[in-house]
Amino acid sequence: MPKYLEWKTYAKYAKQYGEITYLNVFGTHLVFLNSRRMVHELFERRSSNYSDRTTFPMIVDLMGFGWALTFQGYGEWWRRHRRAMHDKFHPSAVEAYKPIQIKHTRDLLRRLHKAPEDFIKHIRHTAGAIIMESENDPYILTAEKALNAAGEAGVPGRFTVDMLPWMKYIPEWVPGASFKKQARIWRKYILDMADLPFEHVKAQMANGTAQPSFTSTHLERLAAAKYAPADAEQVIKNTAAVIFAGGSDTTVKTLITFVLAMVLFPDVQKKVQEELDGVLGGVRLPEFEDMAALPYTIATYKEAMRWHPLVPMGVAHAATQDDVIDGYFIPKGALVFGNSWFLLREEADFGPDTEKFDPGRFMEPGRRDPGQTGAFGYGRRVCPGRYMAENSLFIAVASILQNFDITPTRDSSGKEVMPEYEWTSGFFSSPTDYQCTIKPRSKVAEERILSTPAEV
Ligand code: HEM
Repeated sequence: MPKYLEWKTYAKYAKQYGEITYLNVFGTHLVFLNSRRMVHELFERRSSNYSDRTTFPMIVDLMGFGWALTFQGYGEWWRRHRRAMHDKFHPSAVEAYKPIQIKHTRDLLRRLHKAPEDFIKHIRHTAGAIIMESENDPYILTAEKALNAAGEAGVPGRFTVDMLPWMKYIPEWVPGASFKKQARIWRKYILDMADLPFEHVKAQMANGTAQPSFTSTHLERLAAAKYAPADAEQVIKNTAAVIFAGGSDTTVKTLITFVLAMVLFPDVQKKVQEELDGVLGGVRLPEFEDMAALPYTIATYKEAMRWHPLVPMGVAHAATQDDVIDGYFIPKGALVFGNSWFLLREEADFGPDTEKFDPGRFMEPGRRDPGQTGAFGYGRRVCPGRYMAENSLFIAVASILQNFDITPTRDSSGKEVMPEYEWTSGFFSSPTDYQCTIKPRSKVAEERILSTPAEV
């Protein structure tokens, strides 16, 4: 089983074997769906059978990530978490976040102007601030560590304990059980990620300084309820944490991919800037109301999601019962993956030359939306944060490119140095840290950035 850049191997299998591929790893059945037809049939039409998750001995039992609805089995406990999240993240609910997204994106412009070399840090800060509406960088760092750990541990086959669950009982000191020590270290980040922000909001509520937030509104509602299940507070804490987890690193990594694409594909950058200048007249900063007039800008963030999807192999769904599709038997408990990376490169859906970063492909009729082709996952488990995420991506791309040029760095002789990076392996994939130059496009852009209110 591939442990690095695994989606490349699975794409090769897809080309070799067709719409469905199967691997048996120590008795674990892994099924890869390599066509839109297959994905639709299993994840949408037969969704009641393909919405479960596997047990995750490493991530859940040893590392303690069971609080995240992402890893919960299909059932009432998952449904309660999903409902709590949906309540605040359905398409009309996310309208409420737009002023916050605008406010923190404008702050991002100022940060980029002040210390452009720290662009990754600034993007991370902004995404975290949008989610938390706060400056709580320690929590963002904890979340980052926890998610990196989950990303590493989530690769199918990375840890043998996922294939041989009895191994979780091996004591840490036994030679070959170093995964137990690793899990113990990671467990602390993962539990802190849920506990610390929740305790912080509760403390603020107790001393009357809490801002309205997911946690505070749900806790207030709970306090006022005549009846609530004993574990209702647990659901609020878990859901708040998963929102933080989902929101603090996913958008960040997609934006880091976008910035890289701008360095590598300068013609795209110019086209977005022309569109933005035409609509905004160089006078004001972008607003969400401009979206309808900025199709190429929208196409650019969508292309970032397609060109290198954040979750290249999706998150595996598990089959609840035995099933048969086109004569292929899928056993109960099989882990079923939508082969997103491969599907997002299908020329029938996205036009020619799908290795190239080309938002122009979405300007042609009949092109698929990456968000509905695997970039946000599938069926009943599809990403519940997707509406908010797309808004964050749009406003960041529009605001950054209206005001900055993103170019390669230069060496001492003035020659351009292309960024050095690799794609990270694991459940999440994004470029490793790289360098580029981010400079205001003009004096006017600089004044525009600096003249927006300094306080956010
Ligand atoms: C560009 C940003 C994002 C991308 C590319 C993304 C992608 C994904 C993918 C591929 C899945 C797996 C779906 C499946 O199992 O089929 C997922 C699940 C999930 N995402 Fe996102 N996501 C993003 C942003 C967010 C945000 C902002 C939040 C929270 C505010 C969030 C919260 C979640 C949660 C809670 C799940 C688990 C759903 C479940 O298991 O039922 N995501 N996301």
